[in-house]
Amino acid sequence: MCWHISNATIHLTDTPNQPWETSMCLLQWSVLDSHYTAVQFVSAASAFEKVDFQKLQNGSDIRGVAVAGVEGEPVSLTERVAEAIAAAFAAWLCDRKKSDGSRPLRVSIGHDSRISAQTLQDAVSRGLAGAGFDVIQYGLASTPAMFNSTLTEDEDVFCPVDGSIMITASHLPYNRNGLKFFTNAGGLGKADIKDILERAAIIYDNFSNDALKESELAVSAAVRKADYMNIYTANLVEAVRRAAGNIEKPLEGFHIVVDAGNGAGGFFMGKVLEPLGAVTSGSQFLEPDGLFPNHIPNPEDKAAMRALTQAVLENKADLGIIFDTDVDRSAAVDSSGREFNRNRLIALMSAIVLEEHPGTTIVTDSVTSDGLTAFIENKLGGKHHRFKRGYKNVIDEAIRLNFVGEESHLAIETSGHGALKENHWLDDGAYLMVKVLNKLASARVSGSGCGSKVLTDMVDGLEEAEVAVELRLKIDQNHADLKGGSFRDYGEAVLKHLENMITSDSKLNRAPVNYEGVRVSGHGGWFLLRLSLHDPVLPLNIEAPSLEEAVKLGLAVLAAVKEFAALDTSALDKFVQGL
Ligand SMILES: O=P(O)(O)OC[C@H]1O[C@H](O)[C@H](O)[C@@H](O)[C@@H]1O
Repeated sequence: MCWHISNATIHLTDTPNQPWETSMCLLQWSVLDSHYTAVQFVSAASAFEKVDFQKLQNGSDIRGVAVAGVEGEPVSLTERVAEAIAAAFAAWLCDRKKSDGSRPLRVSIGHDSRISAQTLQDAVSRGLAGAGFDVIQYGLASTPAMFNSTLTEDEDVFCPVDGSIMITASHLPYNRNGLKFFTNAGGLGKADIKDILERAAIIYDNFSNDALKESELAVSAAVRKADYMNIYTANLVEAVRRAAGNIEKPLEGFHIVVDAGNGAGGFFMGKVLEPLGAVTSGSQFLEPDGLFPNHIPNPEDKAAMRALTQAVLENKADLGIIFDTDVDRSAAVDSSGREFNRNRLIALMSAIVLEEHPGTTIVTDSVTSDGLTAFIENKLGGKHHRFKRGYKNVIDEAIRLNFVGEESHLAIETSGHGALKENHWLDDGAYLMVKVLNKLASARVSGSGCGSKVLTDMVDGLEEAEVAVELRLKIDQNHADLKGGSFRDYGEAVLKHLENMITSDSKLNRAPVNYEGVRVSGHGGWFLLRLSLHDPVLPLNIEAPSLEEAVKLGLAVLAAVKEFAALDTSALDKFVQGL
């Protein structure tokens, strides 16, 4: 918090010859000391509006509303809130990392194209600088690049940094923003975020105008700028060249279009594809624009995929590549307009990874299809471990499997998030596409194929359902039926009831192994009803060989959930009525 931070600053100024290590210890002591003081005086009136920090937690991220103007969505991620959270991250980091004595701890900051990015970057910088940290601003960057900056050894760009913050709300609407945190051990988990938000609440409650002024002064001395994206993209280029046998331009002759959806992913065209020799004409929406005027940058979004497909077909390109706003999700389209997203992207990545690591386990999220399991296990000879939704969940599960002796090299979600063991389990949409490019380039070098047909052939044999839908059933948190309880408890009660009902239907079978929600097979297909990771919503996925059979599955769910008055089943009602 700022006033403890100013304590630390005084220590530093008073003791000019003191090594940084000692100073950082003082800072740490000061943080702890002030923590207790703050707890004692927590009832002291804050100079700023009251904020419920825990509400900003979104799984392993922080998310909030950063731009005013949308009805019913008041701003929750203000500058002061962001500054307090950054100061809290500094305190959290101090508890885990000690400076080597030669310099203060340092944290890199990057952001996506959102219109609130600059303001939040300034606020986060103040929070870190006020805590005595060095702040390295990378400007427009991708989330995976930020994690990478904790691993890179290059003093020219002040790396490795001790921690990293990405300012992004991924694919959410323009008025939102958020923060993701990394150390060299990876992205922070839920418990760490909770801890940081608890610290931030105390810091915020004790902000004073004088202390805020001091952190403003500290910023100019602490901030440095670096072009880290150059280093990160050079590594991607190098990876493709290496895979193709050290050829300078392994993509020469390939026509590849990029759709960045006006997010941060435009770099992929100029800094990755072009140095590798690809023709990139027809690439679109590369200019960062935080209002996302063309489509939401999200490979799960149908309009976004349509826009990319159209660009590929119009330009007669070999391949199309799309990213989400902060480039941790991606998808592709082949020259015939066939999409590589969702199950098909996982099938393609599994085929690539299983060629390199025969028999390995592929960890996926819970909404993957039965056809994908059959493809991975029967055609590719791998093992499919269908786990929970959430990129952090699948990555952590893959890491756990390796730890207990089960080899796994790929953790991937239908959302387009994916991480490879060979890439430090970094959740990186750009690296997924590099693996795809490697395949294109090496197939041509070896004479085993040209163009994107080599990719299309790799997913040959993947059985795909005629009908695949996701319906999101909202829980009204203010409904009397919740009886004052949480939407999670209510959702769990719905799931329990569904589970009981299913056992009495001879045409339906519960999945023998399932880690999330209720997954049932029947009528030639399957459904999964589960709680959303973050929202008061029960997402329902149904896949079936025909609409008729999908409706039968939908009706089974409807029969079980209709008595839950707080659950809005209108999307399901419409679906079963064929509307
Ligand atoms: O549970 P849902 O509401 O479908 O959201 C699930 C999604 O939440 C976030 O966006 C995570 O970053 C994704 O990894 C996850 O797939």
